[in-house]
Amino acid sequence: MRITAEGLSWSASGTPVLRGVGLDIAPGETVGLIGPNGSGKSSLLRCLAGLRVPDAGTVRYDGVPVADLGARGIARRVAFVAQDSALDTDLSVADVVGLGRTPFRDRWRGPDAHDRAVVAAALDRVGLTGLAGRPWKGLSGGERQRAHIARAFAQQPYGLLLDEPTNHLDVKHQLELMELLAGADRTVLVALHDLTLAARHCDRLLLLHDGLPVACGAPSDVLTRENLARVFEVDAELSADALGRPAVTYRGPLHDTAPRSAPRPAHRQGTP
Ligand SMILES: Nc1ncnc2c1ncn2[C@@H]1O[C@H](COP(=O)(O)OP(=O)(O)OP(=O)(O)O)[C@@H](O)[C@H]1O
Repeated sequence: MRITAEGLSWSASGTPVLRGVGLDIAPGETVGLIGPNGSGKSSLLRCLAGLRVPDAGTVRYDGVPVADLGARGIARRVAFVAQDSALDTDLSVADVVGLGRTPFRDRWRGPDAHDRAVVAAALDRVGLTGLAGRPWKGLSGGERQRAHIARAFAQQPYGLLLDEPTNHLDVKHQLELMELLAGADRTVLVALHDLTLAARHCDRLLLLHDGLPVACGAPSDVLTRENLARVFEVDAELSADALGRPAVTYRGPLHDTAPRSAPRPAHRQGTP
């Protein structure tokens, strides 16, 4: 499924957060969404997932405006995994993952054999089969995160929108998750703070700065020393890993020497 956005703008309490974002994610592509804190990554993902109504612009799934799909129609196409999604429930892990089947069920019908098989497969994908019957409340942060990802897979979506899904995960589970996403044959946009992880597993990177995409392309084209200095305000060195993908080594933060009261440069509108 192709996910596109044109001229996407969204403001919070009158302050512009997204400023005319355009993007085009091809079917099956895995795109890493990167940018500093507050650059608008979560806001963009929520607009793309239909959870926020943009002030201007359009999001389309395979050319169909999201605004025409309704919540159920969106949930049948795209799954969203929030950053630090808080859920307090007495349900079991399998029941929480089973919530991903809701868009496919009549209101009064319980899960059938097919739903249970999909949930079991989703739990297996994230290595949580052994915890299926455990109470949700007893899970660690990383186990909850993996269960939320299983819930997204149980939706059997064509597209996955994930907001820092590697939070709380140990290194092995971070690598497993990124391999799962990259190999999932779904359209994926995933916000990540670990730039080396993003470069290693994503087909392209979209770099957001102050609500605008300032670079989009192959990881080696986006992760340049100049972009890291200008957007992330860090001094970094780029090297190539064994497969030629960029790996970032940080020398330290760049210190802001501009006067705090200096006006900020005007932003351009549009797609990079
Ligand atoms: N509902 C809201 N009300 C007010 N301000 C908001 C709201 N949502 C987002 N913002 C502001 O919009 C800006 C972008 O926030 P957003 O969460 O999209 O950034 P982000 O790139 O995901 O950041 P992080 O890397 O810290 O998660 C921030 O300055 C944030 O404070």
